[in-house]
Amino acid sequence: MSEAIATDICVIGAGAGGLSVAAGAAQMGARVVLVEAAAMGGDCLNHGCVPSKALLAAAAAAQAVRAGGPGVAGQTPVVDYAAAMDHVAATIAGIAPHDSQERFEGLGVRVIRDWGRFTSANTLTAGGATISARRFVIATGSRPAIPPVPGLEEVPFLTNESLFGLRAAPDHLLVLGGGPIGCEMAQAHRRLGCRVTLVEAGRCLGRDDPEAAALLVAALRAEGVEVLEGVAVERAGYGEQGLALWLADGRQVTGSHLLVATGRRAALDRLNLPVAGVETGPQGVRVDAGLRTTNRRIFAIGDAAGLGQFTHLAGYHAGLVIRSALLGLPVRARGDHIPRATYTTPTLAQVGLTETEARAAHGAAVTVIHEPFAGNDRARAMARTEGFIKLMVVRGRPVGVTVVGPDADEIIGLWALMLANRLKLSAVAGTVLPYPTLGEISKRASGTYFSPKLFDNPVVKRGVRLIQRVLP
Ligand SMILES: Cc1cc2nc3c(=O)[nH]c(=O)nc-3n(C[C@H](O)[C@H](O)[C@H](O)COP(=O)(O)OP(=O)(O)OC[C@H]3O[C@@H](n4cnc5c(N)ncnc54)[C@H](O)[C@@H]3O)c2cc1C
Ligand SMILES: NC(=O)c1ccc[n+]([C@@H]2O[C@H](COP(=O)([O-])OP(=O)(O)OC[C@H]3O[C@@H](n4cnc5c(N)ncnc54)[C@H](O)[C@@H]3O)[C@@H](O)[C@H]2O)c1
Repeated sequence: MSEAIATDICVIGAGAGGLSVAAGAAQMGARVVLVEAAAMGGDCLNHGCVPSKALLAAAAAAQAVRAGGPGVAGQTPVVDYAAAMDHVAATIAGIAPHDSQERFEGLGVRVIRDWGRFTSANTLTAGGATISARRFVIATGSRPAIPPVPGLEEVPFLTNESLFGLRAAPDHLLVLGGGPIGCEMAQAHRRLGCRVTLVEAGRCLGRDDPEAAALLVAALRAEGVEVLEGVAVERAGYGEQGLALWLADGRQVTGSHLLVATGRRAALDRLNLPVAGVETGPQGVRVDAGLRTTNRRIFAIGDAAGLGQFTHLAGYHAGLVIRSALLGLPVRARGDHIPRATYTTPTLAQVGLTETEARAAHGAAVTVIHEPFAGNDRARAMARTEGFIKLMVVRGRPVGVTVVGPDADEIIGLWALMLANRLKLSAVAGTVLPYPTLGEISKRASGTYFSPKLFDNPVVKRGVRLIQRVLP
């Protein structure tokens, strides 16, 4: 006979979003059941952010040897791909205890290791138990979306779920898709000594500022990645020289391995959502502004909710659900202050609207400030002057910021704070930052916004002359 469990909150999926809900709710006194079929920690820890950033770090070390530095001659690095993958595995292992079943059981969470499946509007089965809960949270994440390219299913392609299990470096990695995964992994593998060809149907990082994305593509090409943009793949299979992609323009590219990184789809198929009255849309579970599904007792968060695919977004959603489900407070999920970064060199980071989006939304009210890293003394000292910051400002408030260049992922943090709190640009202009830092580029861009108002202003000039006459 199946065990019957009654609980306050049942969370399905122990990734970034689900773990945050479970930990928060349990520590605030709720009874929590957490259902996870695969590895604790979800995609970010096991097949996503953590391994990809660890591999990029190893690749950057190899590149530093190759490139030398200011006043230092470069050398050919000796790359041990298996050692780089050992670093990936060790990084995951170092973080894993934080997401482990043991830690969550220690917090008082009942953890069930199985696929969860709804059996009614308020019951779910998993691990032989029937769980009835006052609230459910769907936090089941996403899976690689495999495009319908003829022949693809017949060749042994990699995805983010298998890539980090390689032990030997691919001779020639073909990458299908130039989104964040494709660009990050193309650069990592090139720097680790592989030949890399990236094929993108549209434009690489197509959601990002085109000028910033073009800088990144130019950097990939300069490092030796062959980037083919705007070309569809008609067929995959084996050519005379191994794995092959036949392109719509008649070309054929061949390689030893193929990574498919063409987007991700919400993982909902095992949940039996219709029986729970939960509707889905093209991006994932349909949710309202409070992250409630069409069944008001069931929330959806993170990748499953289709509002964006970022660990920090899943964490933000988790915080909102805790406030709503535990404390009964009204919540409203915002998207305008969620930053994102692609951790290539140069790094590309964005918060709020891009220039194109800002002009479409605000028309002539938008002022765009463009400030290059070449004007930043620290960037000059580091010989890292590639890139820029772009501010989109409406009536004295930033509505979007693009940064491409060194430490863009860190620099965007200040702007995430500004947009989250809807602060005026004068807050940055009035802040003193240490000299010389890359972060000063933010202050300089704010100064550029205000300087015409201050320095090219006849009223200010007349006022200063008048004051100078009367001052003792
Ligand atoms: C290669 C790669 C690199 C990335 N890099 C970054 C980055 O640098 N920064 C960033 O912010 N984001 C990054 N992401 C995205 C990030 O990993 C996701 O946005 C994040 O993991 C989403 O968290 P989640 O909780 O919604 O889902 P997940 O972390 O995917 O967790 C969902 C969990 O639910 C489980 N599950 C699914 N269905 C069921 C079921 N029916 N029953 C039980 N369990 C179930 C799954 O096994 C999984 O463990 C990256 C993604 C990839 C693939
Ligand atoms: N640094 C980060 O924060 C980070 C890193 C990796 C992934 N992620 C998250 O994971 C999501 C998924 O990443 P992704 O890179 O797989 O997806 P993506 O949707 O961002 O990019 C996929 C790319 O593949 C292209 N494409 C689709 N079908 C194609 C085909 N048949 N042939 C050639 N190109 C094709 C698309 O035009 C697109 O540019 C990201 O959108 C992001 O939210 C984040």
